[in-house]
Amino acid sequence: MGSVKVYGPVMSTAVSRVLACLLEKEVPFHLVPVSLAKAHHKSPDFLNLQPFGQVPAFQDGDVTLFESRAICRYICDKFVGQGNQSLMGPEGGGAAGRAAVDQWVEAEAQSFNPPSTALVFQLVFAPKMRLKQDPNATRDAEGRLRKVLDVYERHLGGSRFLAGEEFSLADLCHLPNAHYLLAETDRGQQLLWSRRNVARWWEEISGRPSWAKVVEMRRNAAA
Ligand SMILES: N[C@@H](CCC(=O)N[C@@H](CS)C(=O)NCC(=O)O)C(=O)O
Repeated sequence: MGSVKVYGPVMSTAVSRVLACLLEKEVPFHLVPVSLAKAHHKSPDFLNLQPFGQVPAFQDGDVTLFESRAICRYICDKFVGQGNQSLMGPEGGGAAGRAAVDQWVEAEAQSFNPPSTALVFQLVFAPKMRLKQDPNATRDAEGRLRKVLDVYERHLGGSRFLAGEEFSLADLCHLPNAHYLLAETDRGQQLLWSRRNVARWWEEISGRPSWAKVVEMRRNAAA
């Protein structure tokens, strides 16, 4: 059986979410380069894999998938017996354990991701792409993210991780955007470090070897 394939650049937040999950699950993978600069993600061949023309796309034998969080859930289900076995909830946690993880994966996708993506775009990618930054969009995204992080701060005051006492897919899904905010922006640092419980949570989840490996892959790709 060949290793699974992930299509897209490691610098993409959605691609690195999938890579972190594969590393947690100890699933060997092959990263297939897709140049966004050359619009390879809009080519007919790529659209057969990802009909919206975005990265990542994913293949495991006959199975082709898109949407990073759905891909992560598939990886957890397919490779259930290996690597980290509590990504989809603690052992014996049943439907409630899985729902707690799903609830915070959804919170990431619906509440954390939109403002943090907008902020990362304005503060990190716009300057790299020599695009004009939009102060109104930055202010709006920051305001929305602040409100979301206030909810996280309260929740994490009574819970080690988002879905309970174990690191799960819910925490993992936050790593890519939070990493960009912290590693590359002063504003992101202020937003995260000023909240004691969020800061404690971030220190713990970003220290995982799986994420360190993704960061190393990004460094090598940028070199
Ligand atoms: N919801 C999608 C989002 C994918 C996405 O936004 N990918 C970005 C890179 S992080 C992309 O392909 N951007 C190029 C484009 O939209 O043309 C997922 O999680 O997989």
